[in-house]
Amino acid sequence: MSQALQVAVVGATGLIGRAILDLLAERQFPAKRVCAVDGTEHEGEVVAYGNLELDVQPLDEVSFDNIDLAFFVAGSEVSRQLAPQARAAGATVIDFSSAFRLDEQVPFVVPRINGAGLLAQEDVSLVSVPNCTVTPLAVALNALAANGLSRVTVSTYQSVSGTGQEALEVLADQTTALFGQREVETTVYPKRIAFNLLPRIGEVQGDGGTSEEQSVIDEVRRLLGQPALPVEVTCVRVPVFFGHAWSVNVALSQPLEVERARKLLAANGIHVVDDSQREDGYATPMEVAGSDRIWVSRVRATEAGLAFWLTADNVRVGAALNCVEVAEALLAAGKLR
Ligand SMILES: NC(=O)C1=CN([C@@H]2O[C@H](COP(=O)(O)OP(=O)(O)OC[C@H]3O[C@@H](n4cnc5c(N)ncnc54)[C@H](OP(=O)(O)O)[C@@H]3O)[C@@H](O)[C@H]2O)C=CC1
Ligand SMILES: N[C@@H](CC(=O)OP(=O)(O)O)C(=O)O
Repeated sequence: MSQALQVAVVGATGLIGRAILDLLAERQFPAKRVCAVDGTEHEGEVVAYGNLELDVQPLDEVSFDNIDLAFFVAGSEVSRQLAPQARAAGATVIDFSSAFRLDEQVPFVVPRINGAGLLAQEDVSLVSVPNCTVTPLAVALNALAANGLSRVTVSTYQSVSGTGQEALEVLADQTTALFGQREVETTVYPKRIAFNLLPRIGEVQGDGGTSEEQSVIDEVRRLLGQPALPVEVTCVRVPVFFGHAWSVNVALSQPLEVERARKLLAANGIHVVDDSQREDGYATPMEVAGSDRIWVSRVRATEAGLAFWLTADNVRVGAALNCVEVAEALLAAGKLR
């Protein structure tokens, strides 16, 4: 196993970049050097890496020549422009953006769903990971897939951290403005998010769906290897800082008892809350923020299959943890130089 790697995090001052740095330090990823890279406007800033502070290096001055592993978490424009360059310089790239998710030439990975497939691939120099709205949902669906998924119907409740750092400030500012009876500015989102719900995430497409909804459809199908799976989804932005939630209905071709479903979910590393008789017997985004688990509550039988409530920390479980788990899987298989 190669040790003491040189690692770069591109987009290091963002929410996901910071969470990746936290996880690398917490999980003692064997890095001999970690470069925090971001846009020029972040020059002079520092970011935490365990007990250390890293100076942010400007993107346009960074060479990937000595980098073994680069996490790209600065959006698809940066990934499209620089991931090929990093790869050509010899770095393995783990990309958290929409740039390569539907590219059949690029492995698209959640280790606990299709990690074995990743390790069987010859070229793992670029690995794409799913949208944070997809990973926890797909892990839960995969746990039930042996019973034949025939339709998935989902409504999402997505926290503002899914939009990035700036949206956290917008929700905080709007909330304090409302309490202070001051005028509320609407930036980042087209309507007020504080004490409101916005039933549109991403750009609207020709069929009336949004780019975020299409990502869920396309990426769930690709991860589960079911390209024709009917997936219906409505994505809603909610005034919560951290933690996404999903209301999920699955139609199954073979019946599955609730108790067995709970066991299958738990066997896939999901924390199943099983206190349906208690008034507070369910998990909420507030409780799961900061947790590295996916939480399922309210599992119940429906005419067609099952319904349940899912929630997870979008920044850690939905995004950063999956990136780091891909790196750990590559490292353990000797696929990082
Ligand atoms: N947070 C989440 O749960 C999810 C995030 N994503 C996506 O992942 C990416 C990172 O998310 P997140 O960390 O939350 O976002 P943030 O907005 O918190 O951070 C993004 C970072 O990338 C930098 N950046 C963006 N565009 C450029 C550019 N063209 N050149 C140089 N630097 C750039 C930003 O710099 P600056 O501050 O100067 O803009 C910022 O430092 C985003 O594309 C986001 O859409 C996807 C799914 C979920
Ligand atoms: N899923 C993110 C949106 C996003 O940034 O998606 P993508 O990685 O496809 O750009 C959210 O919660 O808002």
